[in-house]
Amino acid sequence: TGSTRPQRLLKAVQKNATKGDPQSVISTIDHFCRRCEWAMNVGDEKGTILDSVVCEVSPGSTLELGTYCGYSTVRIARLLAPGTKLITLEFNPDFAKVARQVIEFAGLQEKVLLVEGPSGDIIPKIKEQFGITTFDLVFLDHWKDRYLPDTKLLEECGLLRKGSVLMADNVICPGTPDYLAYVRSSPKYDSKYFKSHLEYTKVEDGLEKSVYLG
Ligand SMILES: CNc1ncnc2c1ncn2[C@@H]1O[C@H](/C=C/CNC(=O)c2cc(-c3ccc(F)cc3)cc(O)c2O)[C@@H](O)[C@H]1O
Ligand SMILES: [Mg+2]
Repeated sequence: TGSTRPQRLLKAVQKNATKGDPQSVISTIDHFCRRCEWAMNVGDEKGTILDSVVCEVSPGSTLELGTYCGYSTVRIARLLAPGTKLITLEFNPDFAKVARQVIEFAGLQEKVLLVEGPSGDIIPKIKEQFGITTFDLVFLDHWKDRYLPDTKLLEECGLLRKGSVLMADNVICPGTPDYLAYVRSSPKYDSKYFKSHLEYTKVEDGLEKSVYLG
């Protein structure tokens, strides 16, 4: 049987990137997706916007929903201060397997806790299992129709505090209309759209930054 796209992406990293160098892993994946095979990583253009928010928030605790191949996991973790952690959730075991190797190749395994399973099951257990009180930053990049239910679940589980920042990918393409309507109309959020493009294309897309007001 042939290889999968994530496996081919991993091979490209192992062949062309420098072990322990997160930037080279990021550049290799972006090159692979531009020149060989498109893949649904946040990409370099939206990634630069994400980087600026990670640096601004400089989070003690970060949650990522939807690891996929670990591209945004590496982007975020490379900017985290020593002693801080990123918990990333992925329910596809094949994707999780590839992501673990990408994260390890980048040398960021100490900063990342990849938890395999569906967000809806894991989120309610995070406080007790991982000793987290609240998240300073959440990056949403999983199934688009799960952004809203999982955001409400994070609220209900007391995992957000005044000032927690939600960064949501793909709010235009493929689009997350119910989530967007919620964060833009709810008095509990102060929301702002960062216009950009769908990764590796000229199609419009963007990130929505929503600050939880408590
Ligand atoms: C529901 N709870 C969940 N818990 C844990 N992991 C979950 C998950 N849902 C999905 N996942 C995982 O997240 C990942 C899913 C991401 C979904 N993303 C997209 O569909 C997406 C799609 C596009 C896209 C845009 C245009 C186009 F023509 C084709 C695709 C662009 C993106 O940036 C995207 O993020 C997978 O690894 C999946 O296994
Ligand atoms: Mg995305």
